[in-house]
Amino acid sequence: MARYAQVHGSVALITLTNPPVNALSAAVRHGITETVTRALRDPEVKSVVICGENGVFCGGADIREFAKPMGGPPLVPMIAAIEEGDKPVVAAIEGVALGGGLELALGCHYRIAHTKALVGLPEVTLGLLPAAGGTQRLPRLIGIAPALDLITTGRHVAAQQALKLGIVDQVTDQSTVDVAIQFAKQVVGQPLLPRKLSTQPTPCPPDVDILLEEAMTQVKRRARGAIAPVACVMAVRAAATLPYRAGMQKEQELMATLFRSSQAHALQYCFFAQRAVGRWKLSSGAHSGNSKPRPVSKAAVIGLGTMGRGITVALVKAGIAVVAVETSDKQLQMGKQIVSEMLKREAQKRNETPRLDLIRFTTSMLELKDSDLVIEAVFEDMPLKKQVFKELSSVCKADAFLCTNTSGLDVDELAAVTKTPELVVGMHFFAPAHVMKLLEVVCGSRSSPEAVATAMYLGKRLGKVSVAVGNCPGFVGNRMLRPYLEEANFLLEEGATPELVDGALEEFGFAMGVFRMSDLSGLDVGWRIRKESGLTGPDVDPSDPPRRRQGQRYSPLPDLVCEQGRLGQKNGRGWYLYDKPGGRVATPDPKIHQLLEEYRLKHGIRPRRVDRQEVVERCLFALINEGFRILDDGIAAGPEDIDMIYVFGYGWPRHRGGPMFYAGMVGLPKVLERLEHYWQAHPDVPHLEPSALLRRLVDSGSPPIDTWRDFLQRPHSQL
Ligand SMILES: CCCCCCCCCCCCC/C=C/C(=O)SCCNC(=O)CCNC(=O)[C@H](O)C(C)(C)COP(=O)(O)OP(=O)(O)OC[C@H]1O[C@@H](n2cnc3c(N)ncnc32)[C@H](O)[C@@H]1OP(=O)(O)O
Repeated sequence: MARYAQVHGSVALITLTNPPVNALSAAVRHGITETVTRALRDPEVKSVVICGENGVFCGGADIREFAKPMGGPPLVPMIAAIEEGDKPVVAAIEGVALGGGLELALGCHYRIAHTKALVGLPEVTLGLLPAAGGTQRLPRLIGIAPALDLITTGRHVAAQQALKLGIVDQVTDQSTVDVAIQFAKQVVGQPLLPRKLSTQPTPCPPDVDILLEEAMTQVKRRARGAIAPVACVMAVRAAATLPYRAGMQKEQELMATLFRSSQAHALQYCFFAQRAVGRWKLSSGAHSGNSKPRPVSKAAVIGLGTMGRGITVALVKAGIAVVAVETSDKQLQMGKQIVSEMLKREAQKRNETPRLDLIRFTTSMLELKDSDLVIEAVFEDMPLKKQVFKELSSVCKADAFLCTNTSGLDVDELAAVTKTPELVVGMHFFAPAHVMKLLEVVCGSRSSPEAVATAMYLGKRLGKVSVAVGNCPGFVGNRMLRPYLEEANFLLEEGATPELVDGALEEFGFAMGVFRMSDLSGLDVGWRIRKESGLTGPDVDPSDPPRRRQGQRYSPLPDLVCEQGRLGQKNGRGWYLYDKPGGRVATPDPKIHQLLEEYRLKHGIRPRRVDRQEVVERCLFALINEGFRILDDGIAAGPEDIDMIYVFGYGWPRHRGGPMFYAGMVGLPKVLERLEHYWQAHPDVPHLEPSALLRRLVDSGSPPIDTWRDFLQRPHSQL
């Protein structure tokens, strides 16, 4: 796990060998300890170079080991032995030096990086802190402020930036190992003490206390309840205020708390779940391992509304040529102008030239004849989409993939109007499409493995987390959203206010509560869907009581709000009042409180006190319950898929792992008991009836989440 060689006579070359990222498993730590001891003892060896096999220095501690009892040599003394040695040790950083990998490099006396290398301390994203001395050595090397930035965000830094910050001593575009070997030979005999970071004072500005306090306030505001970023600030404070040894003690204490926390488990689960969802599988037996994507060099986008514009920008950012189609010149010009501005802003951020040359704007569908893949992003209306798909089927080349960005309509119905239903697949982007990381790839019953593979791979090229889902109304994300929204409305009827509900959900960790989120999306979106489904408007069955529709409880509150012309943030009034149309500053609106009071009076509802716990349980357990149904229906392959959809598309706090992971954390018997309790109280709300899968899991002793797939009964599975 660590190879030893003596090169150029006097240099010991230690190579970490643990593919794919040379993670510091017990065996690798053992290998490093042994080879470093050998090098330090060998009188012929004057200096040492540590590198990683296959162009990767080291991806950090082996995250899989965190779930098991720890064995093998611990990292802290291993790194201390390197630093304390009397021979210069040079880290040759290719690929990445992340987490424990960078901490290992910080224990070396010099660091040489390849121009394409990335370094960083991403432990915070796993619910941890850099506990192999990273919180103590990095501030000593680069100062408090930049160290705080890197440690609390976990962001990766490119080699040139690392050089500017002083993290590495040299950057090269030659063979890093060769350069490091030459370097190691040159520094023999030079004083080593100044290079031993643990012996150095931490450079502190005079206002270090204020700096740390401000960092703590900022981190707490951004963390949304996550504890690791806060612990990171505390550890860096120790580097600023305590001697090295005491600082290390503090680092270990903080790590011990984080290491055992449910947040760390949740974040580490997310790390692996994010990677697992890329490995999709269909009920036909096709899967990511046996289905090849087809290359997409020319794409097309139909419709330059909000979604179409975002999708166009996302494609161009990935270097893909796009034909962007609108129906009229006026719409086209407007779309063109906005897309151009978006691209310029994006390019400015990355210090690049905007690739406007990659887009061809047109009103003619005939220009799609060369496109490899078309993404339809017109208004969410089935007859309109069918018309577009019919036309696409006649103008596009015979093997073009035809994708729809529908957020919930039937992909099979669209496929049925084309000549090539096997090439039709859903690509459900989330607004803003050039920013949001989630892509639901909707597999229709006739979608070919190649179509699914191509859409999944295209998502990856666009920097998205692509999740394959089955075809049903709302797919996974929006289908689960419905009970969540409905419970929030019912809570308003019963006595809550929008700010109480949102406050509870934001305290849980959502960036935005349900009503602020609805205001942001536009209240008319749901209103139109409810009208189309006959839940409100002229098509309502007149025999339905006012708060019942289609045999179940219904809250007409959101319809009333829309009828008052309150459409959300865009016109400055929704569930909240905004500073201006399109403004972001939301304040509770007495008119909404009045509307709620009058509504309750009219319907004879005696308001009661709703507490935050009830908000969280009713909204989230209803959503989770639907998640269990989705699993049993074969619309999502596993709980990880649902969790990643919610983390990347719906603002679910990552440190709570996603809804299904959270259910496991809370305890499935408790979720079941609370759902039963609420269902008894509200028997006219079917989504509160505990799902069959939840009952089966509880009956089976609530097994761990990674075994839930064994309990699925999927007679009609689509995945
Ligand atoms: C009881 C009290 C005890 C208290 C104290 C105990 C303390 C003990 C621990 C001390 C720890 C000290 C502190 C150090 C902590 C760490 O180092 S944590 C790890 C930090 N590193 C990271 O977060 C990096 C994670 N990896 C990545 O970001 C990326 O993988 C990459 C390196 C940038 C490569 O990306 P890419 O090329 O896109 O490949 P991937 O698909 O992401 O990965 C390929 C496969 O490798 C697996 N993998 C990657 N990194 C690790 C890792 N560090 N450990 C284990 N496995 C890793 C990844 O999962 C992929 O495999 P599959 O999932 O099978 O696809």
